[in-house]
Amino acid sequence: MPNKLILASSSPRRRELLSQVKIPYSIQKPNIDESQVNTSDPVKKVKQVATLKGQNVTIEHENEVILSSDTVVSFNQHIFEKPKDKEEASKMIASLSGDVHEVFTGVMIRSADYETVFVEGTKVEFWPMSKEEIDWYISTNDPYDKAGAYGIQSLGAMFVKQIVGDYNNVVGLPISRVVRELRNFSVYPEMEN
Ligand SMILES: Cc1cn([C@H]2C[C@H](O)[C@@H](COP(=O)(O)OP(=O)(O)OP(=O)(O)O)O2)c(=O)[nH]c1=O
Repeated sequence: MPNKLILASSSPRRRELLSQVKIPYSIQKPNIDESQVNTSDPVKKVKQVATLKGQNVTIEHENEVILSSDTVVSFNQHIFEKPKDKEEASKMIASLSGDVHEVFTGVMIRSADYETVFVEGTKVEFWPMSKEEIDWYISTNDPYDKAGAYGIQSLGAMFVKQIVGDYNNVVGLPISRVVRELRNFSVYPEMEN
């Protein structure tokens, strides 16, 4: 009997990616204080935050399979999360312009008797951007609910010169790896006839 999955996330992108590969799930939004995680290492950070999100939802769903994740942008020893305002978004985009950064997503999957935590990294190169382009971009809604202040799947696509790694990892969930890991929890895509 396949297990039922709970996605511990409020991100519409993560929902869409699970739906795209026909993994059945229900949603439970995590409620955590990310500022408890205090590390400058992006890999440790996404692992710890994903774990906190998953543990938060586990309290009410101990016997189910829970998936949680966290995405950050890492550039030049700095971690970029969601920008809090226009000024921060502008600074983030200006630093990413014309250079290569890395996007890390940490994923935790757990059930009552097994748990796994892993991290995927994707390198992204941006074209050089003019001040006008940056000012215009941050005046749209695109940057504000996204790590690093851009959406590769939306308007931010126009800045991306090339990527190395899983595209979906940048969008917030390395879905092909997730599908493989979920097999260990007896969670599978729903096959239609
Ligand atoms: C770099 C990048 C990030 N993002 C998103 C993915 C994540 O939703 C978000 C990073 O914030 P997260 O804290 O990882 O996730 P979230 O707060 O949106 O959702 P959750 O409830 O699961 O905690 O940035 C994009 O959508 N496109 C991009 O190109």
